[in-house]
Amino acid sequence: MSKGLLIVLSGPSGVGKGTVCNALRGKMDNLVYSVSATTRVPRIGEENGVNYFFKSHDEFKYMMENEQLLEYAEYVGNYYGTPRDFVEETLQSGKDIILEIEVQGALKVKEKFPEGIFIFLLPPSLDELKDRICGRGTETQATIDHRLSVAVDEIGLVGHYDYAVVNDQIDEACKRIESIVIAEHCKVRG
Ligand SMILES: Nc1ncnc2c1ncn2[C@@H]1O[C@H](COP(=O)(O)OP(=O)(O)OP(=O)(O)O)[C@@H](O)[C@H]1O
Ligand SMILES: Nc1nc2c(ncn2[C@@H]2O[C@H](COP(=O)(O)O)[C@@H](O)[C@H]2O)c(=O)[nH]1
Repeated sequence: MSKGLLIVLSGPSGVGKGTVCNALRGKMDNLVYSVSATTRVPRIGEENGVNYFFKSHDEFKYMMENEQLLEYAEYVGNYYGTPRDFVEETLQSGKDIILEIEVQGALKVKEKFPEGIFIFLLPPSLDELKDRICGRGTETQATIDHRLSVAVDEIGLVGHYDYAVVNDQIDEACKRIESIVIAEHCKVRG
């Protein structure tokens, strides 16, 4: 059996990564979602083990020091990381896995898995990005300002990715990502 594809979806906060991932889950049978660990406090409605594995700083440090994370990054005051074993087991099982992670982490994954598929989700405009992150209603004004201030630098790293997809309409963005994955499965690899 051939290994699955490792797909990384990045983009600035509020661009719609989570929304697009949720929509893809209903459309792509062979796609598994990687649940990250984080020190961030849960938002209302978020469930441990579903949205994230919510960890204390000590628990997260233990995972870091014991090489349980494929990558990790500090982003706007919290730590986020990808549990390694789940990714490797999923790929071995022949299923594709999608990591919804920010850019520092994505670049670390690229060093370890250059064969991965790196997709950057772009907003139609910076004003629309601001409207989306504010409209979600989950962050304080200070956190929104901090996340928007790093968004411009994050977007500047789009050249490190294999594909850029504009999230103008959720269905259209999903179709483009599905098409990328289908094409990557058809690719003749050396
Ligand atoms: N194509 C779209 N058009 C309009 N609104 C959208 C679109 N995609 C996502 N949204 C909305 O934008 C907001 C942010 O989306 P989402 O939480 O998925 O972003 P994110 O990139 O996962 O953010 P973060 O990195 O902060 O977790 C949500 O309220 C969502 O409903
Ligand atoms: N490097 C990593 N980044 C991650 C991971 N899981 C999520 N993220 C990214 O963090 C920001 C903030 O997320 P939020 O849930 O607090 O809005 C966002 O860009 C996520 O994609 C991870 O395991 N590693």
